Formats: sequence, C-alpha cells, structure tokens
Amino acid sequence: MNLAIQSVSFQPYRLSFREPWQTARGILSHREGFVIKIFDRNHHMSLGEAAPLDGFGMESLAETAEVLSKFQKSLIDVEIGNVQDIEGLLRDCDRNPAAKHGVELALLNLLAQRQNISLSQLLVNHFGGTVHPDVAINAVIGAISPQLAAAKAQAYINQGYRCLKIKVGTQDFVADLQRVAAVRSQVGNQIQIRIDANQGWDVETAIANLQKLAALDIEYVEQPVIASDLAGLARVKQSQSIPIAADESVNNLAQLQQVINTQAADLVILKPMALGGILTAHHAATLALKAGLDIVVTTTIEGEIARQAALNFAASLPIQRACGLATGHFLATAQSAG
Ligand SMILES: O=C(O)CCC(=O)c1ccccc1C(=O)O
Ligand SMILES: [Mg+2]
Repeated sequence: MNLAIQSVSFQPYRLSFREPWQTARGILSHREGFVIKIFDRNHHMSLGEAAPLDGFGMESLAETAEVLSKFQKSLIDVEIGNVQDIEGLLRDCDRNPAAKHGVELALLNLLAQRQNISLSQLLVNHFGGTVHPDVAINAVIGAISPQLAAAKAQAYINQGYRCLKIKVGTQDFVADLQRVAAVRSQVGNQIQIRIDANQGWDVETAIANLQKLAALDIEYVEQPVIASDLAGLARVKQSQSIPIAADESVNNLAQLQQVINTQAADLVILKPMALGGILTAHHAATLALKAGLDIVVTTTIEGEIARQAALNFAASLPIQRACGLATGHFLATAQSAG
C-alpha cells in the first residue's frame, strides 16, 4: 500500500446559529472554520476540521488559514503509517490548536479508513482501553428567561435527555438563580443539572452565589472564575459544596498539570478543538484520570466532522458523566465537504 499523501486542500465555512447563544462572555451568532481534505496515493480520502473560537486560547481564523497553507505544501509525499507518525509531524504546532486539530483529524481519519475501523477503535488500538458504544450526553440551556428555560428543559426531557447544562455567570445573579430554579422545579429531582459560569464571577461572588445555588442540587459548576486564577478556583472549591470543573483554565497539558498541582478542580472539561486535537486531549484525559479528576468531553460548537471526532474520542475513554456533544442542532446550516 502506498502511504504517501498526494494532496491537501482546505475550504472555509461559516455556519449560523439558529438562535444566538447567550453566555457570560457574550453572544455567539455563528462559527467559522475550515474543512480539510486529504488524499493519499492509494486513493483514500479523509476529512478534518479546524474551527478556532475566540476566548478559548485558540489562534485567529487568519492564523489557522496560514498554518493550513503551510501544511498544504509540507505534507505532500509524507508517509503516514501510524499514530506516532502523526504525533511527530504535528509536534511543533501547539500555538495553533485549531489548525493542529484539523490536520491531525484528517490524518487520523485517513489511518482509520485504510484500516477500515472507527476513529474510536483506532484510538483504543493505540492508547489501550475499550470502545464504549454508548456515550451519555447533556443538553445546553443558554442565559435566557426562567420561563423560556423551563420550557426548553421540558422539551429536552421529552427528547430523552437526563442531564441539562444551564449557563449562568451573567451580570444579573437574581436572573441566573431564577433560571436554574425554574428548570429544577420543571424537571424534578431525577434529572441532573450542571451549570456553566464561563468565568463570569470573582472569587467572593462565586462562593456566595454557589452557596445559594447549592440547594438546587447542582452536579458541578464550570469555570466560576477567571481562567488564570487557579488559586481563586481552589478557594471556591474549598469554600462551598458544588464540585468545580475547570474548562477555560485547561487549554493544554501544562495548564492541566497546574490545575492538578493546585487542586483547583474536581473535574476537567476536555475540548479537543481547544487542546489541539484528540491525541493531546487523550493525553490530557489520562493525566486527569490518574490524578483522580473526572473528565467530560465537549465540543466548542463545531461542524459535523469535528463533532463526530469528539464523539469518537469520548467513546474511547472511561467517562462517568454526560458529555457536551449535543451541539449540532444549534447550527442552522450543514457543512459541505468541498
Ligand atoms: O458543554 C456543552 O454541552 C456544550 C459546549 C459548551 O457549552 C461550549 C461551547 C462553546 C464554547 C464554550 C462552551 C463551554 O462549555 O463553555
Ligand atoms: Mg464551559
């Protein structure tokens, strides 16, 4: 079999949200990125996706395009035989996590396709473990009115969701609290509720607010305080009862190690796009699990190529909690493979 790469191309996409996504960090109305397409000399074709998101430690869209242009030339005639080859090839791309995610994914999909196995099986064959055919997922409710939040929650429950994630951390904590209370009273006590403050509070405010939210039986809170303040995050963790999930604080393995060292979190959110691909995300998962931290895999709201990859990544790991992979319906239009 000829393993050499014959061509690399990439095509920009822009996907609109069906309705704007309201978080503590502002409103998201669309996502932009690139679909990467690779052919090898054996006529195998595979796809990857690169979609940088502002505020999650990723490069700009222009930088992503620049890095992809370089790979378009440098990958030609390179032989990719296994996962180590891919890790070696992309070792120096850590400042461009979205581009790295995209190229890495296209190459991993190429390997999986040649071997006629799923991406999750490819990961398990390389890293060990087993493929978990069922991955539990959560639905997301934005920072909307209590009435709307309760209605959306009921609709998600009717669809079969058993775990809801609600955005909080806005300027208006009374509204945050009412939103979560309205959902809890709508869905009863059998449904899991987790919340995400997206860095919206300072340390003292976080502690006070979480003490009030605790009565609503909260599974965990994502990123209550600013990403860089691990001592503050640790203080929030020690000063109230809701478990803490580090999200924006973990954009690479060094930052994860810092979270572990400072005992700043009970669990960690792994976003393959922000971490620079599912191989690095897998290393992060291993590191976190060894340190006794639970893990949750989420997308950054991407097209279907990256969503499929995140699902396959999650399926390759022993995950005890629902993952944030139910994000496809937020985007109005489907992606073209180019
Ligand atoms: O976790 C989920 O269910 C969906 C993913 C999500 O909320 C998200 C999506 C894009 C950017 C940031 C975040 C976040 O978790 O903060
Ligand atoms: Mg989050």
